[in-house]
Amino acid sequence: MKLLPLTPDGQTPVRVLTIAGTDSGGGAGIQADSRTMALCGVHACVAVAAVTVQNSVGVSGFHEIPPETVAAQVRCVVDDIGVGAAKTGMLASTAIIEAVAAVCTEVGIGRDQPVPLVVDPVCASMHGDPLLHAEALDAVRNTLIPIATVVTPNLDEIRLITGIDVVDDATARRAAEALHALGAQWSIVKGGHLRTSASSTDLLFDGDRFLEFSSPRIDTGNDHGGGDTLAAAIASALAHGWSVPDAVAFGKEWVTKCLEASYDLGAGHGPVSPLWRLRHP
Ligand SMILES: Nc1ncnc2c1ncn2[C@@H]1O[C@H](COP(=O)(O)OP(=O)(O)O)[C@@H](O)[C@H]1O
Ligand SMILES: Cc1ncc(COP(=O)(O)OP(=O)(O)O)c(N)n1
Repeated sequence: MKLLPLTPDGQTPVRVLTIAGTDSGGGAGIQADSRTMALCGVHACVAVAAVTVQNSVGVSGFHEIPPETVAAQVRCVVDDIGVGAAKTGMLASTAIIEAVAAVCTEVGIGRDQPVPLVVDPVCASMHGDPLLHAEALDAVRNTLIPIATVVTPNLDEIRLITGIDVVDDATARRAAEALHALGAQWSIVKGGHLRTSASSTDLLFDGDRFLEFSSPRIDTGNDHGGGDTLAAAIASALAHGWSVPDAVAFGKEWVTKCLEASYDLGAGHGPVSPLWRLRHP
């Protein structure tokens, strides 16, 4: 696969900011984002929005960071370090979503702004444990998705956000259109949870063109953090100035390699792993 260019030793690499929740089990959230970004060769800056109590079998609770502290992390990183792209993950509440949207607009992050924003509208873990208060879905629809350069929901999140049950290509296209109508510049419908074919296809839509990104379906139960890994890889490529279709093609190939390298951890779902990159020549 075509990898992102590495910055020579001693020079400052491209920076990407993740605004998300932590995962104490290290499989998803900010841990997956930072690991992905580091192995993509970019410097990860982090704004913590929530701390989850999480392992391979589920999420037993979370603690929200005050919205003004989340916004202050974003502002101080952008003011001093500067970022080429940003990504949101678990934001937990309406108040945090509103604070993040406001500070992103203030500092020039988001669609039609200098710094592109990948929005992974995290609602729940793969175990079904909530990572977003139900009342915050309106803020996801009306405040967060409208500032997305790219939005990357999984099928469960699409059902919650749009009411559309994606079961085939026609419903996937309808969902991509609905997400675009909410204000995202590009929408992705991820096919990871559509287990009806031998391939896993993600659909990308910009209001005009549908583009498909397919990979063979990897037979693994260790897919924790897959959505974060895809979105973080896309953000890393966008920070290098790649177009959205090229960044999504990169992210799709990247997450496929990470699924192939996934490993057992704990009694539940192990993580997808970017550690294959360390063995790549
Ligand atoms: N078994 C699989 N084989 C190949 N690709 C997969 C598989 N499961 C998920 N993917 C890919 O991983 C990425 C994350 O998808 P998904 O699992 O739907 O997200 P999430 O982790 O948010 O639930 C997508 O690019 C999807 O196509
Ligand atoms: C803190 C935190 N953020 C996000 C997730 C969900 O991760 P994601 O990669 O979207 O999907 P799954 O691994 O749950 O399929 C999380 N669990 N924790």
